[in-house]
Amino acid sequence: MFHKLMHGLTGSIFQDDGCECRVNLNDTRGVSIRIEHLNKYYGNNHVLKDVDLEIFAGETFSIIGPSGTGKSVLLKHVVKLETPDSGEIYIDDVAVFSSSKESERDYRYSMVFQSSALFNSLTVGENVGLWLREKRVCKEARIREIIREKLAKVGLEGTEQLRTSELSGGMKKRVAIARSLAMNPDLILYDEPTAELDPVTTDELANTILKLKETTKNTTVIVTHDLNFALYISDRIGMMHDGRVIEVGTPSEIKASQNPIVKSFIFTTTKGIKGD
Ligand SMILES: Nc1ncnc2c1ncn2[C@@H]1O[C@H](COP(=O)(O)OP(=O)(O)OP(=O)(O)O)[C@@H](O)[C@H]1O
Repeated sequence: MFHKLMHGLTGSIFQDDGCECRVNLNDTRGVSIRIEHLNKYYGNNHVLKDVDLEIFAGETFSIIGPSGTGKSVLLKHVVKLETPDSGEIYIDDVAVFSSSKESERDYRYSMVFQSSALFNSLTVGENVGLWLREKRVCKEARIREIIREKLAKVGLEGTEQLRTSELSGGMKKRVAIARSLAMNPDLILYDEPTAELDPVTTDELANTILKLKETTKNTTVIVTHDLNFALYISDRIGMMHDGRVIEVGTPSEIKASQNPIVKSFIFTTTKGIKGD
């Protein structure tokens, strides 16, 4: 299940024309996501309550909110790791749950886990190239090139031979991002990317993600309770509270929100930095 989630790719987009790669990894696009009336129960716990949300193609969208409000559960629905009790998610207008043909998901998606989920027994380079090698997506020489390119993109040039156990938390996160980038995803999702990172490393990570967006057209969805991080990197932000999306807007709109729950969240998480 982990591998399926880490690099979602349907067989239909493989090509076999003798090129260096069986998939055109250069050809990325942002996908749109439309969530309609999504409900999810765990027993009696009504976790997602009629969630409606639209994420535009190519934008960086953060889902913020206090602990336990359903942010991660919502993200898991987008990558089909959870199934809703009712409602639907459309990606590029194709229904994720009611469409029967897996082949209709002809986009690449990839998720960066909170824990980074790297394999400690492998080197940095092996972790980044794992999916490309496992699926035999490219020839070996091209895979090594991609590993170098992706590590450079996250500021980790020349670290291929390091063991992941030798890395700091921030470096592990970057390797996890490089691994996700290996397939040039159309949709990349981050679950609590700043968890366990100190403020300086968080800042570096934010700049890395921002820089990546300069060169990729993908849609980026981030779940975080780190409001400052969200304000810094997002095109738009959705605030969740008690299983509902209660406010959506640009960082400036969120900061200026008159919704008392949003105001209170901003006040608490930024220790009083509010307004503009
Ligand atoms: N697999 C599961 N089985 C039962 N309950 C679950 C499961 N996954 C999540 N929950 C419950 O759903 C609720 C929302 O959890 P979720 O992880 O989405 O919160 P969150 O907003 O991401 O919070 P945090 O920032 O702490 O991760 C919680 O009450 C949690 O206990």
